[in-house]
Amino acid sequence: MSETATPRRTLIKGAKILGGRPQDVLVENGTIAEIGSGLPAAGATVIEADGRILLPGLVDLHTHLREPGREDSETVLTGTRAAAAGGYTAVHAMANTFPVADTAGVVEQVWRLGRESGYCDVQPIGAVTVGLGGKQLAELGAMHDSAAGVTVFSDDGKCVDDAVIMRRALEYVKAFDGVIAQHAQEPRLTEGAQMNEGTVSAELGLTGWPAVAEESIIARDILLAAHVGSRLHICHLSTAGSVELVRWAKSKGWRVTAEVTPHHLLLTDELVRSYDPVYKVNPPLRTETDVLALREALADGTIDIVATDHAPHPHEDKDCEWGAAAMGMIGLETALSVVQHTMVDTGLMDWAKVADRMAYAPAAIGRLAGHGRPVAVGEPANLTLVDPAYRSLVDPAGFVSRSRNTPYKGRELPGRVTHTFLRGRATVTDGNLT
Ligand SMILES: NC(=O)N[C@@H](CC(=O)O)C(=O)O
Repeated sequence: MSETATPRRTLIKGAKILGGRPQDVLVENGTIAEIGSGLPAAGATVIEADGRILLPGLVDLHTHLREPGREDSETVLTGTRAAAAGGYTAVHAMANTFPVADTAGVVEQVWRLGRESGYCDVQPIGAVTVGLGGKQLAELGAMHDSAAGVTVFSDDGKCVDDAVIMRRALEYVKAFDGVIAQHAQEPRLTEGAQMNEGTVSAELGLTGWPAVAEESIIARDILLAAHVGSRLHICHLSTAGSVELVRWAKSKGWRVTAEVTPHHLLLTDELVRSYDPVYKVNPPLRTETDVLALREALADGTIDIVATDHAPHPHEDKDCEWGAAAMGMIGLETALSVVQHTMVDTGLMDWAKVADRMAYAPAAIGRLAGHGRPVAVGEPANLTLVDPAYRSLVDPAGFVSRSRNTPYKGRELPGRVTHTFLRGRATVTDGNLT
């Protein structure tokens, strides 16, 4: 991205900022220079928005980029391209790589690869414990002080199940306003678990994953965070009971935030009847009651953000029998469409709330500078232009992620990201990566 002597100008004409009335937005040298009507197009690349929705560039707090170690499923480059295609300008990269991102060296490597990709900013997440082993705290301070400036720590994929380790981690990051993002899964209650514990698991004879395995850890960690006065973020909430616990923590004024994935806003465990491992995910797909509670909680702010938990896997790890398949589904390229479908088209949220749950709030939780900023003069031009009227059947062949494990194949979803701008530079134009 070289700066040139002549100013780089883009004029986005007639865009509905956060769904408001159509306006022109002039972007100059990476910054929003002017907002108004009838702005002059001289010397600018003009984009006719035709009433499409202009949002702040989306920010994901939970992406698995797989590099280093599992470049067969995703790399920082392919993952950031998928992110840009989905309207994201920044992603937080989870630590469950090989080697694990538990040292300053590894997080700096991921951070550097992100800078080189040019499609999307990458903010590494550091592991809480060495090797995600749950026994010994990783070098949290060194990762924070490194060039990567890590503020979010998570053993995601594994739960920090030892209460003393969790307490120490919360205490440690408090010194630099960090946050522990917990993957809430009580290990003993989920040994061999294959899907949500309930009617469907009983009928199918698959080992169940009870809601209480998630909720018991959340309850414990809320109390620990309150005791320590530190910041706790709860990854991928999946049950109605988890929502109640977070609501209670917030009513107490405790520093607890939570995320929900697009797939937990739409899909239920009924899909497991197909035995298609594309629906195998951690935490598992739950029931209709849970889905409706999660939607309501996202709308009323009990759940702060949507996070993709984009979990790419190569086909040999997914196209096999249910029991042997890896858990996880990709999500970066479909997240906004699923949110439009489940939250906007249902009348539960407007586009301003989408901007909050998918850009402002995730950037705030991650303390990420330059992202999740209002669409306003003087702000960095990290922007996403969406056509909400577009309808299409999801076709994984068109995806830019290296993996294809989407649960939405063949499903009709609304909306399409037509343009993404990273500091004023188009990473996506007319729906195609640039
Ligand atoms: N969400 C998933 O189903 N999978 C995640 C890790 C995890 O949370 O198990 C992955 O890294 O594949």
